[in-house]
Amino acid sequence: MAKKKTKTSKTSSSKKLPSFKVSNQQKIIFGSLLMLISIACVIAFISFFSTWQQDQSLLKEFGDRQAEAKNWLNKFGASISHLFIYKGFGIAAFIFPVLLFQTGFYLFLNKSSKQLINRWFWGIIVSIWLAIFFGFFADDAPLLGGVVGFEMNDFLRAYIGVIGVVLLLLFIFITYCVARLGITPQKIKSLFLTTQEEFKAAFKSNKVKAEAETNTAEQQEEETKTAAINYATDADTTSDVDIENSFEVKIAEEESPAVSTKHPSNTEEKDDELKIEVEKVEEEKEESDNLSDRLVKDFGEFDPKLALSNYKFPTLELLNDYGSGSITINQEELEENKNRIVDTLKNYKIDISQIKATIGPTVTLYEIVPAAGVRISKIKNLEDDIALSLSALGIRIIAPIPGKGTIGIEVPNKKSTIVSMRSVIAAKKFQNAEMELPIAFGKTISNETFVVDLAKMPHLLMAGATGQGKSVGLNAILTSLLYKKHPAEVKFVLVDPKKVELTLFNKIERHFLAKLPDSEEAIITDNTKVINTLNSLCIEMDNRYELLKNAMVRNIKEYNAKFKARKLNPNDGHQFLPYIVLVIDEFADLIMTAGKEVETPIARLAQLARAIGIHLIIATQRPSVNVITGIIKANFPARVAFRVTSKIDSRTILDSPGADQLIGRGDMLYTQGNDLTRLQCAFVDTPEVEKITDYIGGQRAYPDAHLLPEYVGEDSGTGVDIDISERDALFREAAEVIVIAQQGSASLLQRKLKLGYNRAGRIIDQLEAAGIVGPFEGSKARQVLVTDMAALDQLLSNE
Ligand SMILES: Nc1ncnc2c1ncn2[C@@H]1O[C@H](COP(=O)(O)OP(=O)(O)OP(=O)(O)O)[C@@H](O)[C@H]1O
Repeated sequence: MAKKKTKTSKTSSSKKLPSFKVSNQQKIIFGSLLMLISIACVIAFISFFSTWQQDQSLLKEFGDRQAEAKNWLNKFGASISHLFIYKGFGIAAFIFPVLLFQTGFYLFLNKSSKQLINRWFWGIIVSIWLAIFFGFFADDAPLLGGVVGFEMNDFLRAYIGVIGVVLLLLFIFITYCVARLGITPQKIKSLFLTTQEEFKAAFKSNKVKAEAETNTAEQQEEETKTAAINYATDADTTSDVDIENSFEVKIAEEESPAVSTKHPSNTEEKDDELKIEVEKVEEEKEESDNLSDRLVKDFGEFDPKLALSNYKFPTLELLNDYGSGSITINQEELEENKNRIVDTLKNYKIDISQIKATIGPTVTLYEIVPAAGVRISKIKNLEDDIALSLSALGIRIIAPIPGKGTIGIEVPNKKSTIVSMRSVIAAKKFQNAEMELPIAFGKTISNETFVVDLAKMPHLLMAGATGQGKSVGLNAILTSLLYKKHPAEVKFVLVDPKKVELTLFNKIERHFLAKLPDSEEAIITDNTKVINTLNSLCIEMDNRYELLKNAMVRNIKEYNAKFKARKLNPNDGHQFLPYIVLVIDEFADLIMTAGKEVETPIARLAQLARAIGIHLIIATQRPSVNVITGIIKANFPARVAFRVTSKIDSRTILDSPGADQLIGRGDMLYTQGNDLTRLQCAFVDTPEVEKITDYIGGQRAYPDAHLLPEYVGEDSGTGVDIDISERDALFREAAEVIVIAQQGSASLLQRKLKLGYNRAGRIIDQLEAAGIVGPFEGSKARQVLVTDMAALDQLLSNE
């Protein structure tokens, strides 16, 4: 029904509106008329209160022209006031001229009628409410509630009693406050005050009430009203435009301060604005919310370990405890050595003012303070003599000890103590190490656990003669990382040409190892495959640099932190990057067989890979200059030397002598570019490594080893039909070498043409395809099918 009504009213208004819209002036005129009628009503109503008794008798003589009423608007005023106030709603009748005025005003300004309907609805509700309310006082003041008020009040009282009527009025009042004024509990206090004011205003006068009402509605109306009153008073047609203009100006003025008015709860329109404003604030908040922050709030930080969240780190019980770990001090030996040092120096007229001993696991350091005037170089030159008098191997003289002002003489203990891996792993220093890739190497001469960060080294070069502890050292490094790092955080690329040293790590392939996509074995034992792996690592390096560039970070640590904070979108190729540690056990062998082809990618990786988390550990037996070339040395500031056989080797690896005087079995020197630190490497035996790898290997793993990018290498094809255009640039030269030497071997080409293993092998395949050499015959060199140079020329020109 209601819908229908509104529909019909809408259609009728839409039918009428065009006629109004024919001329905007008509609307203004009609609007003005309504406003003037409302003003007339207010005037009549006001005067009614003082004249109603005198005019009452005249009401029936409306048609009598002679009869004169006291009302300011005469008989019309008296009649209309009597109808609205006395017979109608009493004092609440003032609301009707106010509503009429507003209607006229809306027409005048051609404003939307939506709010007007709302105003009329609530206006009528308020009138009824007031009429019923004042109905209580009908006996004393019948004009307050009017006949309608009295009758409604009386009717309700007959059914629900006085209390019921009061409660009903209270309910309507609350409904009005909540639905119309949008009052929240917080606003109740101020709302009561405002309502009181409204009532006061209503009692005061018709005009004041109207103003109060418009005040609560909107400032604009208030201004308009004043202007309209002026307009009506002046009755000047020319001022029409001025008023219009002044309205417009005022509207513009009103709109901006409306946002900042401090009485938003007073009016419906301000209420609406307030609500909208609140919504806007929320929207803004949402917009300012960072997507990554929201993701982190919803899902938490990205956890790279989630895929293997139940992974258990290896326990200390898997490692053996070699002895108590504490060093037994042999007082006799100490005294003896001290006396010998003092005597030897005395023989060379060197006086000592003080001597102090620090006992380490394998060596004891005697620190001497020479008497004034003794030249340090004199003591240094006596190294061999002191060694002779102590009849001990591996004496090292440090003159002076950096930062101490003393001279150190390191003398090996007669009975050395094994530094167990267990003791260094259990050490607080290692357990609490806040490092990216912590490595517990062993113990220093003062029996302190020595922990370094591989990520800071950033690459490590290891050298030592055979049987001096390199493999144990590598195992100690890998064990340290296994004890500290989750499979998601670090991956190993293991190269083991000796084929036996690192095989145990095969068991943790799907946890910790990385390999090429097409390779079966994760541990590389074939030198030819190393080149592909190194080149693949170079591609990985380039890819990672690209990712870092896109993420606008400088290193892997910042990148992973950003990724964990969900600031990088995986859809853009971003992913959590594990550290990659490349371990090459016998580098000399690799250089011998592959030459430049491995040196170049190794040098590239060593130069650039530090920032993107690829770290190299290279071990070699032969630290000769053709193995550890200048370019490699320059990029490996961190070096470890086990015992080497000559001073030259020591200089090659450490740039200083000392490694030749070590005593072997894990006795080592470590440098990271400046000082040398003598360490006893932690000992971890093969069965221990086996236990650890079994422990890790027995746990749930990733489906496959970490896959490195594919490298489409220039693999030597074994097919016989190789295209002539694909032949190597050195093909002809190689053919000549082979024919002259009458020996079809790749190593001959490597030597004569200074080629890498791969390229030489490839040329041999091409020579086979060309019919110059015969097929592969195992360990024997291939048969050369062309007897001399003339035959070779003929063969090649016929192609
Ligand atoms: N830190 C150590 N503490 C005690 N003994 C050690 C230590 N390191 C090595 N050794 C002893 O030295 C032996 C040889 O060590 P390792 O196999 O590591 O030598 P290597 O340098 O790798 O030799 P190669 O180059 O021939 O493989 C070990 O079997 C062990 O007995």
